[in-house]
Amino acid sequence: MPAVSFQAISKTFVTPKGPFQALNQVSLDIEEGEFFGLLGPNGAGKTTLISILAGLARATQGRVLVQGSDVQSDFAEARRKLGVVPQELVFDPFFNVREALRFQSGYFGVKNNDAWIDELLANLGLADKANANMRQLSGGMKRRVLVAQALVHKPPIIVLDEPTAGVDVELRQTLWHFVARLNKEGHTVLLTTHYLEEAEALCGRIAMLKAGRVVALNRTSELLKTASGSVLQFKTDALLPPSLALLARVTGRIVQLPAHDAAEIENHLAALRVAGVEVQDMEIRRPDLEDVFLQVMSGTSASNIPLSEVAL
Ligand SMILES: Nc1ncnc2c1ncn2[C@@H]1O[C@H](COP(=O)(O)OP(=O)(O)OP(=O)(O)O)[C@@H](O)[C@H]1O
Repeated sequence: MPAVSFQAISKTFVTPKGPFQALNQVSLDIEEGEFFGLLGPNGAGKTTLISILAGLARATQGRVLVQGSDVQSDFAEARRKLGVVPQELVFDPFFNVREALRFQSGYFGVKNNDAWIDELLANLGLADKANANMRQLSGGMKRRVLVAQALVHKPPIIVLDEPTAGVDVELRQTLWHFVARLNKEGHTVLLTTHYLEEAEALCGRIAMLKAGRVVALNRTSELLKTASGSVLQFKTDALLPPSLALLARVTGRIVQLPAHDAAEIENHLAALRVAGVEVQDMEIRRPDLEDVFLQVMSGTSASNIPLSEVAL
């Protein structure tokens, strides 16, 4: 039985401008013990899908099963199996950290949970904040508490909706270390993130959503194989000639140019030379998940066809 089964999920919002379809026939199964990534650009429908999974929104069509429990008709049972770390910081300002965790634990009917609460605090770098009031915590510390709250009832399935958006490197490392350990111990993890290098490093399998549809679904290693060609990467302070600027991914001084083959790399280099662009730290590398993502989103990836569920 899959840990999570999304079965033909569609969601239409009623807006002042008329109906808007945020999800269109999304079907995918996440198996027990997987570390699964849900990727997509802003507005693709990731949070909507997770809200439906968590019982916070209703699907217009289709159903979601959590270890066989329907999130609508068997809400309490399905919810107990999930630990959801929401994107937004929501918390009760009157509790201290330990009280907030005890309260959440009680909500799920788990009593005498202090040993696990202490372990959570220690693993999330919150041990010295146990008695701090929630109001006194920085944004990053509050996010750590949200993670601890989601895990306090030891759910078999952990759902992380952009948990590292805007958080510092230390928390990211602490969080990934801990979540990876929980995954090794058997917890299923569903992660949405815009940090594709995190998804590439952590997720065994990935689904990509675009405008409410699943447009790629495969093992991460298979997705990486679908990216064609190589990437010419270098640093420069100069402006690129227009022919290259159209193709390039530019992050600060770093320029990345996709190339199908060696001849195209030669063409890129010639265009740079003719334009008098001085480059540093040049390398030719294999495409990474970000390249695959961009190819999938632009409809030029081989991973789009055929779209098939890959067995574990
Ligand atoms: N309550 C709502 N009413 C109307 N439209 C909504 C509502 N909630 C979400 N949407 C729309 O549904 C689409 C999907 O939104 P969603 O938040 O699921 O995207 P996302 O993939 O999580 O994006 P992001 O990466 O920005 O978090 C968006 O176009 C959004 O504007």
